Amino acid sequence: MRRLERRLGLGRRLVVVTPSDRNRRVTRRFSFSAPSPNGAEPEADPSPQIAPMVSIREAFRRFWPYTRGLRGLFALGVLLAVVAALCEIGAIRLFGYITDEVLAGQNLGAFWDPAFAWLGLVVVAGLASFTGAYATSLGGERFLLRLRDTVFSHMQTLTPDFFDNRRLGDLMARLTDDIEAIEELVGSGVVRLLTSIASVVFFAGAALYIRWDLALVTFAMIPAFLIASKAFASRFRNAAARERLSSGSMNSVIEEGLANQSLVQAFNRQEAEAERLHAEGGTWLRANVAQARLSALYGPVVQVIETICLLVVIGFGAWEIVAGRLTIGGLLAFAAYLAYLYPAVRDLGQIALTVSEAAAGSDRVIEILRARPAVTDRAGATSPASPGRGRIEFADVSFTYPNRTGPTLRNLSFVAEPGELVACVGPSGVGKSTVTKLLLRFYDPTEGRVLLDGVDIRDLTRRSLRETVTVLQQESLLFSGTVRDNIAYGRPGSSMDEIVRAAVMADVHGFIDTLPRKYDTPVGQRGRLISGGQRQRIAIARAILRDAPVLVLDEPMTGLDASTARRIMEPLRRLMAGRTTILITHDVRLIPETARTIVLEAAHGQGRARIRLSRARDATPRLA
Ligand SMILES: Nc1ncnc2c1ncn2[C@@H]1O[C@H](COP(=O)(O)OP(=O)(O)OP(=O)(O)O)[C@@H](O)[C@H]1O
Repeated sequence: MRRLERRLGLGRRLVVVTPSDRNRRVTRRFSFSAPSPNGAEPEADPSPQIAPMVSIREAFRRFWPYTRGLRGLFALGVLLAVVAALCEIGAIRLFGYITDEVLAGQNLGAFWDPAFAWLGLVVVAGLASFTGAYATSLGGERFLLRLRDTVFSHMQTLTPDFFDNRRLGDLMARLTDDIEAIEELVGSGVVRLLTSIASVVFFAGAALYIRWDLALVTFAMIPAFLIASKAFASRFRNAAARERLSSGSMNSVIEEGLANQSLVQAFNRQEAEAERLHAEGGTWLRANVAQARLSALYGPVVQVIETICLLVVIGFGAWEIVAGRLTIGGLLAFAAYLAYLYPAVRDLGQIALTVSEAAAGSDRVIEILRARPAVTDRAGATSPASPGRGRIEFADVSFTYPNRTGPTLRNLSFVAEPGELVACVGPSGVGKSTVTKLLLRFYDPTEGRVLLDGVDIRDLTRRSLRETVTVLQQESLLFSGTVRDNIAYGRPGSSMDEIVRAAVMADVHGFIDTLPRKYDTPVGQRGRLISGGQRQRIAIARAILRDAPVLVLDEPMTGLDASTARRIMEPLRRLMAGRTTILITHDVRLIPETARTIVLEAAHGQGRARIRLSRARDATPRLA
């Protein structure tokens, strides 16, 4: 809304510069999602919905505790804003004095003292204003940092189903713009509210002091401001909620389009992507224009009320001057107080609109904070002191995804003994990767149990469970740091020797040696600056360094040509040695002879996508 205010010239006269005056910063990060081939919304994407509304009081109660430790800064902001307002009052008083005594009285000798005093007051007001704005900004920024950290940390605890059902761009909008909007509610918003109230009280008091009867006439108009802002506030909240939603959708399209540029260009979908953005941009435009219309209307309505007040004051004041009951200096000083009083009153009304916008943002952040992970640690869940031997057992496991009607896995039973290699094969979509998700406890089985070293994994903490299992995914995911950072991700705090040893075992050290900055060479976003095979070998080095007793290889050769795949086999064998390994693949040629194979079968019986899983059975081992 500030953006709109600036565009529409609806400036406000606050003594304190709030952090909301800065440009909103939106961080764009990479995506793991791909645009749908037909340019429409990807099928898996749920249609975005406006977050459930919470009352402003509840939003405030929820976020106010985050200001702990920062309230001193906000209080200082208010205090100094009040000091600045008092200096303004003193300066206006001196202005009235100079008008009557120096200008009307034609007495130059009376000029210097009030002139220096005026200058002094302006300097003090400037210092107070600067320090107050700085304190408020500092408090606001720290609040933002704290809240963003909290929301992001909470998101890290949520299970993949939360992210599967949301769009990355929208989540990023919540972590950036929406959190800033909340800051305007409980941080700088409170400072602004208190400052405006103090300004109203002081300037109204000063006006009363000069002419109480004239002041009362002007105060009679104040409720008109408040009624106008109340009438606008609820409409503004709805418009703001729509704007937040469409801003999230637009972010998603930009983020997906840019993150998948090579796919977009390879499929000649540039125009389709541009149209998709245009369509989302159009929705955003309409939501923004609705907000702008309300803001634009609010300005003139308030202007009319203000003008009526001023005309009443000038008319009444002129009459009083003619009658000799008021001096020109007195009238000018009175009008000057009004020039400060009305913007402060207007600002109180404007705060109602800002709060409405902030409330729309807080709805969306509260929705995230209320989300609970699909699986949590049981009370009394244990963390074994040392990693076990890695015996995995699926005991009569059935599983249905929360948003699906039919089961994906049915009565799956198999055992992987410590150090054993078990290959899990089956057609696409049969549920092979789902086995991994259950093993990592991203989901709990609908029926049956998954056991690690004889213990139901629900009795282990998720942290200890996941420390026991390393997953090497279809597409090796790297972060945008250096080669060293990406390998050390497997075990933070590893020494350089350990990193190099892992790289040697993963057969990637030779390649790293050819890089311009060796282990300190950046790999680019998602490792795009290096090849698929190199990425995969770095991921293997990462897994070697992690040294967990259980290893899951989920289609480790996908997307690699035959020679690259062959090159990876040896490091993979080294990685698998001595670890319980579940090798998920649909390519039976990759399965080593020593492996025991379980075959997942899909049965398309009655109904759509009814998948039946056969009991694990040994299949003929094939050569790698
Ligand atoms: N998060 C999810 N929510 C709902 N259904 C899902 C989810 N993830 C996977 N599925 C469905 O569960 C089924 C099994 O998926 P899974 O990814 O385990 O198959 P897969 O055998 O590994 O397939 P592929 O070999 O193609 O990778 C599929 O029908 C898939 O559409």
